[in-house]
Amino acid sequence: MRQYQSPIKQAMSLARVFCHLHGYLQPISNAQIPLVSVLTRTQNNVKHWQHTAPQPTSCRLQLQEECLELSYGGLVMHFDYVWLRDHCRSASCYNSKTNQRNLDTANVELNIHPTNYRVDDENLFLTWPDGHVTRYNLSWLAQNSYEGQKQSAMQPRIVWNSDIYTSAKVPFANWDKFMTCDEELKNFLSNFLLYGIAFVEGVPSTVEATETVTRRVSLIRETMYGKMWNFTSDFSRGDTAYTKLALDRHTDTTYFQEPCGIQVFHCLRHEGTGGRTLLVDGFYSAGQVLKKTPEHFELLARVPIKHEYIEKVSKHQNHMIGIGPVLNVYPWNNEIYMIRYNNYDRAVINTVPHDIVKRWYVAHRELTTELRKPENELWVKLKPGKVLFIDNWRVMHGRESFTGLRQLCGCYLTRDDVLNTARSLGLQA
Ligand SMILES: C[N+](C)(C)CCCC[C@H](N)C(=O)O
Ligand SMILES: O=C(O)CCC(=O)C(=O)O
Ligand SMILES: [Fe+2]
Repeated sequence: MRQYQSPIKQAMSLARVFCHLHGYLQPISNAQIPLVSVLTRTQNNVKHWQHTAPQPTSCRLQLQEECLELSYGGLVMHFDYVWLRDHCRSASCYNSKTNQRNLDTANVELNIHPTNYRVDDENLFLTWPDGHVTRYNLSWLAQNSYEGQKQSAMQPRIVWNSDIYTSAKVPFANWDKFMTCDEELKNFLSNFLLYGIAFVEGVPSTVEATETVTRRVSLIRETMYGKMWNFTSDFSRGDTAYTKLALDRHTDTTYFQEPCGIQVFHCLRHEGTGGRTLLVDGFYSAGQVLKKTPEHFELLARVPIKHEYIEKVSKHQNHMIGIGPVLNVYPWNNEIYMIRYNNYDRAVINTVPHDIVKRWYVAHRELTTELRKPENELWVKLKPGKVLFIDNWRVMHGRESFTGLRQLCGCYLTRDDVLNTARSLGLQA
């Protein structure tokens, strides 16, 4: 199992961008911050203090003119004073029952500085010009520092090619247990978050049971395809999904401003040949691009691309436009969180100058080459009873052409609610 290795280091030296596709540094955890006992004044300016930390403990606290500097565990963290005032957790500033801010941030003087300070084993106390005192737990500060976040992944993942996924032997959830046992749901979601795909087996082969199994995970996201959809190759809609043709790897609903987070597939019936489902981990391929050609990764992460869905069949008149880069990356840690890749639905590129267009095509070609490597392809035959959940922000799907009657049902899920369920079960999501 390949997990959180760091080819990233090399990439970092080559590029301004890097991400945590493979690299994963431990965040500052709940580590006990060693005692910060004495702060001594170091300069004439009363707003400067220097902690004389006993060696070898690496904790040092310094109130500088511009910000508070906290050094701990080899990491130097900086906290702005307005930020510190804004994040006061005292009862008058913060409602800890609802986790909502009471303080009106607009009333905070933007040049505010503390007038006094005090520390004990675990806390820093700052006194503000109006006499208000804020207590900060030092571990809380460390956990919430920009510098700490910068080094940690929002979503720990195992990126995969076919071999990695197959040898991980990820278990399938079982319908009966899944519906009644939270531990089964938790394991399922944990696998889903790690790999971007997960299966439930033994589900009755009906639309109703498919709906029941998805409702256990989250709310269904209704779209112009309906809530639950159930389709054959009858070309009832203006889209090639409703044919017998092969479909290359892609993510769905790229033409939404927020593409659907999760796609659920359940093949209720197939009397014929072909029709296997193709799955490819887009983050694995994007990681390869980052490693090989960081400037291509950066282009794909910066150039905005339009996708469009225009449907004009009698009952269905739809026109959707979604705009965003192919790779969506968190700016503070360059971790990729969404890939928007659908060459069928990509619209006219008209918001990018020609020289950048040229470079973008080169970058897009490299990503496509990675995505199309046979070793990155996982082929599965969907069968009645086996429900597949796909992270549509990460894992591409496609299908082989087929013959005969093939009936596929499923739905999209609202991503926020899937992650909400995962968090409520204690998972990091
Ligand atoms: C899943 N369902 C059959 C309902 C819709 C298919 C949508 C297909 C579209 N080209 C896209 O990629 O978004
Ligand atoms: O027919 C299939 O297996 C999948 C078609 C597809 O890409 C879709 O419905 O989103
Ligand atoms: Fe699709």
